[in-house]
Amino acid sequence: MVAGTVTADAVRLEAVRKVYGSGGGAVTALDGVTVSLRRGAFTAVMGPSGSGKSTFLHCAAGLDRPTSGRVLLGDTDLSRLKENALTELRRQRIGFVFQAYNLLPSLTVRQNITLPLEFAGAEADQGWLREVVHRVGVADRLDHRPAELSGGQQQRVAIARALVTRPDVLLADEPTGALDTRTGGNVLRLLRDLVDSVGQTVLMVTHDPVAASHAHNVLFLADGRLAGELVAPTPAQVVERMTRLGEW
Ligand SMILES: Nc1ncnc2c1ncn2[C@@H]1O[C@H](COP(=O)(O)OP(=O)(O)OP(=O)(O)O)[C@@H](O)[C@H]1O
Repeated sequence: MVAGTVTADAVRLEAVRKVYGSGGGAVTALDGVTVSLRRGAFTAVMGPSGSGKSTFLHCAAGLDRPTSGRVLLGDTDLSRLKENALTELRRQRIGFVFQAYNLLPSLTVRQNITLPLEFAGAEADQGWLREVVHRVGVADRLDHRPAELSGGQQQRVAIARALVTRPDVLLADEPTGALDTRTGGNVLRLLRDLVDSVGQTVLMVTHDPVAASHAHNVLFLADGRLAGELVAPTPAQVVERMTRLGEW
């Protein structure tokens, strides 16, 4: 590659294998996965229970090191980074959203959102902060505590917190798992809107075909291997693929 060019891929996994344990008890969670996530794409990962979805997300996030193969975040090869550098990279370049919102109850919404900047010792970009709180729809709740918000609003705060550092990729693990259908739908439309309007790259693990249908494409995992992909998925198509994979 020419020096100074930026790859079109936000994240790339190359022949990633992840084996937990050793000897007779070894479990191959990922078995040679090669996949690229384009910048500005919204990708969902689905697959039967135990197919390797969480392991995929953890490897992409640098939370778990592959047994072999490599993971690239933009041009950065995560396998070459020592633990401290990896922690720093996660703080600055990756945003996380989980099923449990993980907000700190004693802090206000504003303080929760800017926490990653505190950790990074960085100043808030006030213009971006305003845009983020406006987009996620919590601008009028900034001085509230999380307990004073609904579940959907708390997840919106968690999304704002994940976006505040302008991460290269936002990784979401069942982000609507704790929400009712309507509220979950709002959160998913918000994620899609962030992708379409500000070009945020999003990778989301989900069990829910409707959730997956908000993504540009769905990757299917089975037994630690890539088992297909759907572009512009409908819930019915996702259900059909999952049925073929033996999940339902
Ligand atoms: N820390 C670990 N130690 C040992 N085995 C593990 C570990 N983490 C995951 N595994 C195994 O690796 C395989 C893939 O697990 P993973 O959690 O990635 O699957 P998943 O698709 O996310 O499953 P689910 O949908 O049930 O959450 C499973 O067989 C699991 O038991």
